[in-house]
Amino acid sequence: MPDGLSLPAPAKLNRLLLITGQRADGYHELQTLFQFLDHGDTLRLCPRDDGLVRLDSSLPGIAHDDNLIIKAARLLQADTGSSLGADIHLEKRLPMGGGLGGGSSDAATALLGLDHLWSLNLPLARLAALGLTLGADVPVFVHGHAAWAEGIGERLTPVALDTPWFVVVHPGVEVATPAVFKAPQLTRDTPPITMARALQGGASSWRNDCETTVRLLYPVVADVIDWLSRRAPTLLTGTGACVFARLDCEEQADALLEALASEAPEHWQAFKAQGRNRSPLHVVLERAERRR
Ligand SMILES: C[C@](O)(CO)[C@H](O)COP(=O)(O)OP(=O)(O)OC[C@H]1O[C@@H](n2ccc(N)nc2=O)[C@H](O)[C@@H]1O
Ligand SMILES: Nc1ncnc2c1ncn2[C@@H]1O[C@H](COP(=O)(O)OP(=O)(O)OP(=O)(O)O)[C@@H](O)[C@H]1O
Repeated sequence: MPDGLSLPAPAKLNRLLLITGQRADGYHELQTLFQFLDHGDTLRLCPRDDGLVRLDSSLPGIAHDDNLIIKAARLLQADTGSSLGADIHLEKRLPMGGGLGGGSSDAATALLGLDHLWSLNLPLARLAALGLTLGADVPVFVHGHAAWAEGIGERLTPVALDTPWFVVVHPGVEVATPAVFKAPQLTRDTPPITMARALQGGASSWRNDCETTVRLLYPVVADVIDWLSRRAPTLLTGTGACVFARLDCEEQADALLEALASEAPEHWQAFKAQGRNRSPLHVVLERAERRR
């Protein structure tokens, strides 16, 4: 058996999110710009030769077998017929229901990490297709490039975005993604834009179509948006609950964190991180491949 592996499961931000339609199966058609952060969860994966897959860390309200990490591992076993298993440890840093894609990122890290440890060498496109059955956000984490995404988030074109510092604030509530997408007031008819226009920046590129609905359903998220907007360009990520502010340098991010610590309500949690166009997961995995 090869040794175990510690791998990052980074957060993502939606640096733009337009809802352009709804499919017959209820899923919404989006246009979004995904970028990774150098901040996230960590998974420790140790292969087993008896086929058992076990996660020794539990998450509040999620049964062991419902954890996306376990689902990803079993999906990979079923798809490849692999008789190997794994002991998995999760260090959870990303808030659940935070719009940072933590669950999707954990699932992608499990898929890529086990593909490596079980020597399966599946193409990324295959792993992304498996991941898509677990969540709309899994494919971007599998491919590992910042991306312009269409469809339900699975049609990806790699892009290079600027990599500023961000301060991400979580208002202490969990947003239920399905509740936002089910809300009658959600607008679903934004005219699609071209990728070139999205990348040009400007007002039309600093927008999240979920914001009006999330403000109504979760007023505490609105408080965070309003507080941060007075200090820096600010946007909701995904369906929330996290909100991010864009800063020009790390010192400005530190100053904003200090202002948050002294002036903001105590239940708001904040961290700083830098944007990444290459997923930290892929950087670490490439190093592990080279050592083989
Ligand atoms: C809004 C985003 O965060 C943008 O990155 C994602 O598209 C959400 O992705 P996710 O959390 O992986 O979502 P999933 O677990 O696939 O879906 C949760 C629920 O949200 C709704 N949903 C999700 C994605 C989408 N494009 N349209 C939807 O209508 C569906 O009701 C679905 O049952
Ligand atoms: N390992 C996991 N980590 C987090 N959530 C998990 C995990 N496994 C299952 N879940 C479930 O998946 C849901 C979505 O988790 P996730 O952290 O991806 O939400 P999110 O940050 O709101 O994502 P998005 O940006 O896709 O809306 C959670 O609310 C939880 O019920």
